[in-house]
Amino acid sequence: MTGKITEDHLIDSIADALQYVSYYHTPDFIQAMARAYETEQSTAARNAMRQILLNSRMAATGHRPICQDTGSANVFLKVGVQAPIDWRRSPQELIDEATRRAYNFKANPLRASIVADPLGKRRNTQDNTPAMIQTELVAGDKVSVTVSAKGGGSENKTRFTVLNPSDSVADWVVDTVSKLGAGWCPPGIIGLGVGGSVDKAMAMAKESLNDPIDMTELQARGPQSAEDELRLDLYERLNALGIGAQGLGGLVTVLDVKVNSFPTHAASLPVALIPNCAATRHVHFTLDGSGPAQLTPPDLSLWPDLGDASVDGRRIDLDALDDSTLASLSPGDTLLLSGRLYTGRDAAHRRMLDELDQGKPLPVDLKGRAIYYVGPVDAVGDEVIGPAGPTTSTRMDKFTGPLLAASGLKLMIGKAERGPQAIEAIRDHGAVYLIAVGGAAYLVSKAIQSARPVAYQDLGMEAIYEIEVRDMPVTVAVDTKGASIHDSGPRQWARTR
Ligand SMILES: O=C(O)C[C@H](O)C(=O)O
Repeated sequence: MTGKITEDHLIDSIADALQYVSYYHTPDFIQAMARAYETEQSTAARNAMRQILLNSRMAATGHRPICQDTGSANVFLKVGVQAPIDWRRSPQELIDEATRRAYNFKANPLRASIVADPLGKRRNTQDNTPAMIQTELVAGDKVSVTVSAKGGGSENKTRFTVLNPSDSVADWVVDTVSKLGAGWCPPGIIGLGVGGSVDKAMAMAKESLNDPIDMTELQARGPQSAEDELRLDLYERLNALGIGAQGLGGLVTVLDVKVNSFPTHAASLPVALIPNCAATRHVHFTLDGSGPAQLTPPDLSLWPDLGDASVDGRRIDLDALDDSTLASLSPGDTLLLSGRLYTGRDAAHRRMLDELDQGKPLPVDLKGRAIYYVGPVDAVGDEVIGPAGPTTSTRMDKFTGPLLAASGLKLMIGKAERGPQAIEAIRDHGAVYLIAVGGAAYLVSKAIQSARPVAYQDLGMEAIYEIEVRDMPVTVAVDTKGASIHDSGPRQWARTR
């Protein structure tokens, strides 16, 4: 005999779930990534996947976030019409309380990434509220909950179209993914919502990302529906694009393709596409009145044994960068950086450029230095800094030319490709663009020896920090001549099926 499903059952369970997903990948994801690592033949992509797997295990044992982007809190609530719920407040209020508690949890604070007033001041709400909620009334007497933490980089690569009914969904998806770039941190999962109304297609795509990765099983049993056929076709065709881990070029770009569909208007074929990144994080539980959910940690034997976290590469002294060293770097080279650099991402770039326009000096001297596009998680205990992986550099492209010209900056570190405008500026200024592995944030943070905020502290995680690194692993992505690994890598690995 179970009792009421109380407000505390929901709040405690969701708060626990948000903490849980911040450091545990799902077992199916770990296994699929391990299989992809075994399959991959591109050395650069394999190295990136090795770091993702090492980072995943470190996060699981250290109970610290897999990725510095601890995401927006996404909650999918299916409330049984006969469920004995005993709630006075709205689901939004209850789930926001859980989110606040999880993101401010002292032993493992998560990064607050949500900004209010998106068209105006974009003020950080400090506790990652509000959560994004999909609520549905369903048959039954239980409350079924899926909690996911969705990173901004993969969410930004969402695409939508309404095709003609006679058009090919598969062709549109292949064409779209071929132009997405690497900001969604492949290898990951492509979620599709097909049919319904335009809003329903998007909701279905989002929800499909919570389904288990089961491509190997589907391949073994064969297709039983049009959705299965689409999944199998797209899995082959998307991997044949050669994008590879982090866009470096390789055999594995997607671990799975998920498809949800719904009846639609005879005139329409809406298709929503949402990627999920290397920090795929979600967990499911059911409330029946017997108490809060009990979440089981994944077994540590799920992770492959990859030895220690060391990475081989050429050592570069950031305190003695000169033009001949920069000119000797080529796309694909693995480097281990040591020395002093500065952090700065979207909001800091915007402010620096606004201040330059107003004739003000830059807040830090970037001459001959490196900037790292990152918004770290706060440190706990004896940590110097929390998980601190790269953010998508493409968003900094429009600032790059003016910043290089005004500051004498020489190195930029981020993730994903640069656009033509930024590559031209990099070449013109004899600078170099490097990438760290998106989704390996806890591992990357271990290379940081000291960190102190030096400017724009009001921007929170977007403030400028001065950091000292030792043997920080990065890959050369754009060299002083403007050659880019994100062009050459996928071109080399693209294949006709
Ligand atoms: O916000 C971040 O730290 C990263 C973001 O999710 C991105 O992938 O660009």
